[in-house]
Amino acid sequence: MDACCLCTPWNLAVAAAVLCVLYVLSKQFVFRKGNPPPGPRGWKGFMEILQAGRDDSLYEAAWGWAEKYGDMTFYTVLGQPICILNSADIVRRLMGSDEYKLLTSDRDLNVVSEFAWYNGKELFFTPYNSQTRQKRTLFHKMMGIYGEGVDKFESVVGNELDRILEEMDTARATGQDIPISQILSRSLKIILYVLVNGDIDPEKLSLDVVDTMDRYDNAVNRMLDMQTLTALTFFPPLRKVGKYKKICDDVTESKIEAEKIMFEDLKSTYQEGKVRGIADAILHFQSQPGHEWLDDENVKGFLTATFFAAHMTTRASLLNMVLTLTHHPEVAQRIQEEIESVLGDRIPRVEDRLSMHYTEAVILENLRYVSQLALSSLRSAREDIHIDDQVIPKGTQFLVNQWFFHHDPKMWDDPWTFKPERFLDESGVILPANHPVRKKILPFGHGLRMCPGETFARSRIFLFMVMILQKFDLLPPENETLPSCDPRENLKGVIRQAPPFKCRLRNRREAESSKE
Ligand code: HEM
Repeated sequence: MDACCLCTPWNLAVAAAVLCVLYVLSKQFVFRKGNPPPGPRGWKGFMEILQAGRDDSLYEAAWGWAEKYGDMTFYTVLGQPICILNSADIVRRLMGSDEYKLLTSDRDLNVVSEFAWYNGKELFFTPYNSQTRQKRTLFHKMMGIYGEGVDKFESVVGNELDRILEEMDTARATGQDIPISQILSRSLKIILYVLVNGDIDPEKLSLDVVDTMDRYDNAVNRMLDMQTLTALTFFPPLRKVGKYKKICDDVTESKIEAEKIMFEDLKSTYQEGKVRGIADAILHFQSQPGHEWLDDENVKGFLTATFFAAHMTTRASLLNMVLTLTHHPEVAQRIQEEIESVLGDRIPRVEDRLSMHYTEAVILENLRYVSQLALSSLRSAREDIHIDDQVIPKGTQFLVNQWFFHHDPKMWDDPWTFKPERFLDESGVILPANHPVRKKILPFGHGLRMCPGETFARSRIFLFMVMILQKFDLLPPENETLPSCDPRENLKGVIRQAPPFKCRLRNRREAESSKE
């Protein structure tokens, strides 16, 4: 037979497909030198990994692997090594100890950074180099100047909190179930927007702005989902097909709108020497010596990624907290007793956290219980890492399995029960940060890339929660069922969220005076 007869387009396509499959399989089953940590291997392991990639069930599979393999689960996806860290101790050792921390503090550029954040110009998917260190310093400076503790910012936030309390009271007076998750989520975005923009009257903030940021954050959250991330990274042609194309288009389109609000409008009205909010503060640094690298894309990436990191995570904490307190009025009542004894009718301040131990314990327990960043961090190994008698190869992606170690029944009594008392000593005082129980949770990560927004997030959650409970009792809705507050029921995504819910509010002062 003529050899050319074999070269039909059909035969060539089949040959290409076979080569692709062989390539993929060789990548999957390639023999790794050294002794990597244990994990799913061989054909059975491959099927488990495939299954875990479907339906966003990686965190469930990771739970089973943690029970089977211990502190670390190592596997590969199409040649990409992944190491899941299943205990707080191993995270502390690999990300916090002098021996390893520099080897585990990079993040690789990925498709999300490419689409949403200007190819690594944000502060997330970047190597731990001098620019990243400068960005973290800038972040702390800006939060120090415009974040907690600054009267002007606090008074704008105070106005916004007053505004939503009024909005909630008006909604309460109608006698209807109120869409509390929607109200709080909007308000949180307004506060973050004020932080970026400066002195803006929240009343004047149009719904469009909030919706635009919501669309952008949701689109990025969908793209960050592990299964989507893997598909878009390893099979770039998928970016042009079906649901993956939609995900990519949503990010691209919503980014254009978001950057107008977060950057262009501000840059066009920026005046040197007049700083309205953190956007202006960072624009100011553009002209400072040593910041020549801080081009407009760096500023945009920095602002949009920070807004995303701040908004989706804090929203998850806040909404799950309100949902949990609606299910557990006995916990809400103890917070209210603390409010009565420490604050009375006075407006809460950030520093009141120091004397409200039970309330602080509720915030910590909520962070443990919800663990919205079930599998977080996405650091990569800078070099081969030798740990005990095992080798984690260079380029391995690390996932921190807080979902497991925050709920591991070997570490916690009744892990799926909400018990703030875990974080209190016998006299009701909050356990110190270096107490062994506190060291079992790492909701904000650990080491050189740990979350720089922890103080800001915890203080916002505190203020929201205290102001709401000072004024209202939270009651279940009457016309629909309150969703479960069990975090296993939360919506999936890289940052897991409570489903939308409604509740009823009872004005505490009115309820008291009607009793008298
Ligand atoms: C309850 C709320 C929050 C939680 C649970 C949370 C959690 C986390 C976690 C787990 C990481 C990865 C840390 C690591 O790899 O070790 C992270 C990174 C980050 N977070 Fe947060 N975060 C929250 C709120 C915030 C807020 C309010 C901001 C900003 C105001 C923020 C900004 C960031 C940034 C910029 C990073 C990347 C830091 C870097 O890579 O150097 N986060 N966060």
